Amino acid sequence: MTSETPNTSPSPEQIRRAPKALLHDHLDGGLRPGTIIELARESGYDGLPDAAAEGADRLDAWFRSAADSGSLERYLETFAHTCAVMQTREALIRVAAECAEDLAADGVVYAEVRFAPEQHLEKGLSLEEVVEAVNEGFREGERRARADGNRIRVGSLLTAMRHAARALEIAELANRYRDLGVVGFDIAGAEAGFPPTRHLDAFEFLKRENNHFTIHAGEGFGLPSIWQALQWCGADRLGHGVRIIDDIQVADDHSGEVTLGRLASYVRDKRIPLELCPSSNLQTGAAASYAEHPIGLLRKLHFRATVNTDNRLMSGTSMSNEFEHLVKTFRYTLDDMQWFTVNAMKSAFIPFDERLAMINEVIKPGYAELKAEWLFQASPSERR
Ligand SMILES: O=c1[nH]cnc2c1ncn2[C@@H]1O[C@H](CO)[C@@H](O)[C@H]1O
Ligand SMILES: [Zn+2]
Repeated sequence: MTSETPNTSPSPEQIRRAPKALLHDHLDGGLRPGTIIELARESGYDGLPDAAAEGADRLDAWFRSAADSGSLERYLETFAHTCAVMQTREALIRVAAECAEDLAADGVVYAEVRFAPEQHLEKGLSLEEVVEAVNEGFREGERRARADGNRIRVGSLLTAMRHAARALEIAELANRYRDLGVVGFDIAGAEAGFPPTRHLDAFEFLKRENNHFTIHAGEGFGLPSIWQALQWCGADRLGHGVRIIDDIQVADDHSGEVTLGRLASYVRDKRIPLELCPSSNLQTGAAASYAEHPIGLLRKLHFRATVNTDNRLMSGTSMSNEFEHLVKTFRYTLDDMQWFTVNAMKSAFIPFDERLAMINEVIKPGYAELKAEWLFQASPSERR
C-alpha cells in the first residue's frame, strides 16, 4: 500500500466550494437575464432584442451568441442593453447586490468588480451618485450572502472608456472614493486604435497619489499595447495580457525549449499579474480553444497568472465554470487552483495585511479542507 495522498482533479462540486478570488469582472457584464427584463419593463427601455420577449433563458442565450462574434468590437456592442437598464440608483443597487450574491454563491470570497461610471449618467445621476449606489449594492449583497452562509468581500474598480476623454475625471473620482469601497482604476473598451497612452494624465495622477490601476491590454491588440500599458502608463496589472504569448517562443523540435523576449521576461520577472479570462478570449478571438489558451503555458512558466470571468452574462460563465474548463483541459488539481487563487489574492488592490490574512485565514484553510476530503470518504475503494 502506498501512503501518498491523491492529487487528482477536483469534482465540479469541490470546485464550486473552493474559495476563489476574482480580479476581473464587469458589473455591466454580469446581470441576471431576468433582472434585465424586469428593469427594462420598469424603466420603459424598449430596445432589448426580440429574444427578451421569449423569457430570461432565451435572452441569456442571445447574449452569449451575440458576444460570440470573434471580434472585441462586436462583443462590446451587447453592453448597450445592460447599460441601458442601469441608469437609476435603484437599478444600480439591485444589480450590484445581485452580483455580490451570485459571486458568493459560487464560492468567490474576494472580488474586484469594475464598471464605467460615465456610462450610467443618461437619466441624470452624477458620477458620485453612480459610485455610491453601486457600493451600497455591494454592501447589501455582502449582507445577503452572509445571511445565506456565504462570505464575500467586494471592492469596486472604476473604469474609464478608452475611446472617450474622461479618464482623468474618473481617476480623480477613484481617488476620492478610495477607502470608501473603491480599490482602483481601469480603462476598457475597444483596444485597436485607442492606445492607453491617450490617458497618460490619468495614470500619472494616480501614480502621484500612490493609487492602483490595471489596464485592459493585450486582448484585442498585441505586444505594443502591453508594452505601453506597462512602460508608459505604469499599470500594476494587465487586464487580460494574454497576447504576451506573442513574445514567447517554444521550439517546435523535441526539446520544446522556451525563449522569452524582453517584454515577456519583464512581465514574469516583475511578477506583473495577468488577469486572464479564458472563455471571454474564445469569444473575442484572442484564443482558439481552451486547450490552446496560453494560460496552460503561462502557468507552467510561473507567470503570475490569475483566472477570471470578465463578463459572466456574455460568456455564460462563472468562476467555477472557468476552473471546470481548466481542470478538464489541463488536468489541474486543487493545488493548481490554490496557486491561481493565491496569485489573485497577492495581486489584489486592498492593503497587504488584508491580502495576507485572506490567503492565510481563508484561502489556504479552505483548500486544506478540500484536500483532506478523500480521507473521509465512505469506502476504502472510493478513497483513491
Ligand atoms: O473584455 C473586455 N475588453 C475591453 N472592454 C471590455 C471588456 N469587457 C467589457 N468591456 C467594457 O467595459 C465597460 C465597463 O464595464 C463595458 O461597458 C464594456 O464596454
Ligand atoms: Zn474586461
